[in-house]
Amino acid sequence: MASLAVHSKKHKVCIVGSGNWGTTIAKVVAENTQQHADIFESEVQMWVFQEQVHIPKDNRHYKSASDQPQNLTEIINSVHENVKYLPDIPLPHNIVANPDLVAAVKDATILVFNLPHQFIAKICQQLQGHIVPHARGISCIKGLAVSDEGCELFSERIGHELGIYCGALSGANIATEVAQEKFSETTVAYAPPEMDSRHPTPSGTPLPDAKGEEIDMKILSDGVQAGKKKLTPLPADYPPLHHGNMKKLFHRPYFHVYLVNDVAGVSLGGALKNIVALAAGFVSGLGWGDNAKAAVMRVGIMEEVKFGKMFFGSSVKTETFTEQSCGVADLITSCSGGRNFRCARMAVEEGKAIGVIEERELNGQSLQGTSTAYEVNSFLRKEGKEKEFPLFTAVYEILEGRHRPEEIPDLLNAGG
Ligand SMILES: NC(=O)C1=CN([C@@H]2O[C@H](COP(=O)(O)OP(=O)(O)OC[C@H]3O[C@@H](n4cnc5c(N)ncnc54)[C@H](O)[C@@H]3O)[C@@H](O)[C@H]2O)C=CC1
Ligand SMILES: O=C(CO)COP(=O)(O)O
Repeated sequence: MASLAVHSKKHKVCIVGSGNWGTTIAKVVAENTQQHADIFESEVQMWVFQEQVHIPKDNRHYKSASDQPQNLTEIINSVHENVKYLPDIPLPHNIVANPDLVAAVKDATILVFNLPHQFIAKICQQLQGHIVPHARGISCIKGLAVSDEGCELFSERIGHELGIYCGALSGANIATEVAQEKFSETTVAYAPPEMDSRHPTPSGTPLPDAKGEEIDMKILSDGVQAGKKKLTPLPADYPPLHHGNMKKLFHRPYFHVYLVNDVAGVSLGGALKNIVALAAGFVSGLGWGDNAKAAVMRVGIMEEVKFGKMFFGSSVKTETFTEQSCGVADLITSCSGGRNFRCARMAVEEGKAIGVIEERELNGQSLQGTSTAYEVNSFLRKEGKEKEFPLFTAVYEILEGRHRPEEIPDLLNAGG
């Protein structure tokens, strides 16, 4: 039985980030906020890290473009295209690019975090005290938050810093393909607090009423979001945020969404495959062919699952890696056409540092695998577990210049 409740308020969505994937997700979400006008406000704010951009001479909107650079936000809002990070993709007109982070998140009840992982700590600092207390988050970030205190998922880090519940979206999603509306799948992990699902779920299972009080996040999400801060219930005048409504925010005919509760598994698949994609690029750059690539992918997925079970406990499910888009499917697409793979391959082919290739090839986009390889290594070293993850360790050693890509078979064999 579907809910008949009428809600006086709608969810307002802000996308925090506007790179290649950030802009693509803004497009997906903005299409859905128009389609589901009973749940979401149509306008989608997209926070943009402001920069001055030259409009490409051949841009269809600017046949007589001046040579003067312009603010990226003004370009996006006037031509409805992110000419720097997602060129040639028309954006829905209900996306509003905003260079002011605090203004962009004002009154937003759903915050979608989508930016390179190295910037998130600063963003969270800037957001503290400026978001509505009952906001909910989704992290599309593929990376891990490693600090002296250990290794956290970005959904956890965001949740702790901002005192909100945050889930994760990750999948086999090369951004440009999604933006071009070529079919793909993704996984959304959202273990909503019971108080957010006050009404019968789409399957008809009634859930408990909101208690109208603050509840410790620790109780609410299977240990994934254990934290000191309290979670503020979603007021009853908003539509509930259960799996059904979360799906309506992201699912498109060309972008199929599967919802699960394993936030850690979904986040780890996205973060750790970037290290594996570097290894795949290294062996590909040597001209070693598909068998070599398949071998590092096989070891890579095993290390992903092992890392999850070892450091994130029993809430991490093996099937998240083997059955969902965020696991093996993302590994396959990333090791075929991802930026980490392509840059690592070119680095080996040309005998150059991967950072040089990144700078030359990506026009301001950012590789996540190199920093993740360093961060994961520093965590593993501290835990005394480097040897138990021979592929992750080999990638780090190669980036450091202590080993050569040719040594990958021996390095994997040394792991037993
Ligand atoms: N591009 C892709 O195909 C996919 C990317 N992802 C993940 O999504 C996340 C975001 O990636 P993309 O949107 O592709 O980013 P990107 O690689 O396009 O990075 C560029 C973005 O970083 C911003 N930036 C630069 N300096 C900054 C600063 N100091 N502070 C804040 N922002 C700054 C730029 O303004 C731009 O928006 C990453 O974790 C990535 O792994 C996930 C799926 C697909
Ligand atoms: O995550 C991705 C595809 O799912 C994109 O990977 P790259 O960052 O290596 O391009």
